[in-house]
Amino acid sequence: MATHLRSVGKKCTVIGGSGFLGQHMVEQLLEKGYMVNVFDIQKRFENDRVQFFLGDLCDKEALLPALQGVSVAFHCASPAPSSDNRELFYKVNFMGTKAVIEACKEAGVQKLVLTSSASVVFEGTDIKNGSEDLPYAKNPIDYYTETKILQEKEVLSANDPCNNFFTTAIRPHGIFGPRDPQLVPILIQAAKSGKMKFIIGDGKNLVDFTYVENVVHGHILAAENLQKDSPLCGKAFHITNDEPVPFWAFMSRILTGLNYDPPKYHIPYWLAYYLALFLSLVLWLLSPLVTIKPTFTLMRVALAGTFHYYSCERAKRDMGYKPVVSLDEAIDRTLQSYPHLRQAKA
Ligand SMILES: NC(=O)C1=CN([C@@H]2O[C@H](COP(=O)(O)OP(=O)(O)OC[C@H]3O[C@@H](n4cnc5c(N)ncnc54)[C@H](O)[C@@H]3O)[C@@H](O)[C@H]2O)C=CC1
Ligand SMILES: CC(C)CCC[C@@H](C)[C@H]1CC[C@H]2C3=C(CC[C@]12C)[C@@]1(C)CCC(=O)C[C@@H]1CC3
Repeated sequence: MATHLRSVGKKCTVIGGSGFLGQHMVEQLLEKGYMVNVFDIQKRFENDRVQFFLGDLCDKEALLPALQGVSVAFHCASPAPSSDNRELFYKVNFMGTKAVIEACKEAGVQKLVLTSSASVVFEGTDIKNGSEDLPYAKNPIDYYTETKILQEKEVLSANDPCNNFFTTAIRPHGIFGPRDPQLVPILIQAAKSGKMKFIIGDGKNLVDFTYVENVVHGHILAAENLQKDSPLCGKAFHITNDEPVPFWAFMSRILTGLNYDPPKYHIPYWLAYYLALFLSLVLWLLSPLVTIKPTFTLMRVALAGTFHYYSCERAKRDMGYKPVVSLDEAIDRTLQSYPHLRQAKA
């Protein structure tokens, strides 16, 4: 049966629905005939077909009204990785996710789909075609990753078929597309300030960048296939474009597509890593006096200088996933969506 026919009359809530991924989720869910509630601490768009609930997800009582009569909750809220605030990550990603689970159970929501991250297994060393069976990172590089691990464990272990409550986690990697506040804007900001001169490593490291519509497609398939005795229950799934690409070729394509010069000099990965480590120590020492956000964080350097691409065979097998937008098309659409970041030609 066509996906949109199966979903008619279904009501869902997108927690974090005002965010980059959340807004794309809302658009595709509406297109597929879902009734959509959004729960978020901020309202960032207007849509008459959406019911908004403003609140902090750490507050179970605030969540409950947004979950009444809902069969699926998508949890894609998180503080931005760049906020680097340990307490906030712990409070929202871990304690807040516990509140989401409790609220779902109390409101009678049957399915909870978490947006996790493939970075839960990443420790700064190469991962090639990694499967979901890789162990969680023992030494996560940053607090964001540390709390995404705690969050994913919490959601997967809450799967409880006896009480008609089913959970699953989607692990996307490097989401990009129109309205993304991170990847393209941070890259262009770095280029504008003359920081994009160097390729970290030999430039051959393959990485997954995943178009936002493919990530949404994976979430909706997960919700529709999550049911009693399905292989999705209590399990995590990589969702990628299934077209790993050299990190620096991808960055160069975005830069040149917006009329910026691509980086051309090379710096060894180990040197960039230790420079970023040294910088993070200096900034930590200075933190009581001044807050500075570095462009080259340890995590970004690790992501830029290593292989990290993942197999999405499990999602193909268990939920019939296949990317719906190719990487070429995705890059073109993304470049067209940022006219304000395009540099005028000299
Ligand atoms: N952007 C990426 O490359 C990747 C993102 N992810 C995950 O995807 C999810 C969505 O990420 P993005 O859309 O990129 O982030 P985003 O920052 O655009 O959206 C997050 C949303 O969560 C909301 N939020 C934050 N704290 C909240 C709270 N206490 N209560 C209610 N709402 C709150 C924010 O207001 C925002 O609207 C996150 O869980 C993130 O960890 C995973 C892998 C890669
Ligand atoms: C300054 C340059 C070295 C890099 C500029 C681009 C980066 C801002 C992005 C390249 C890979 C991205 C990425 C994420 C954020 C933005 C990048 C670092 C995540 C950390 C977002 C949250 C996740 O769950 C994993 C992502 C991996 C890839």
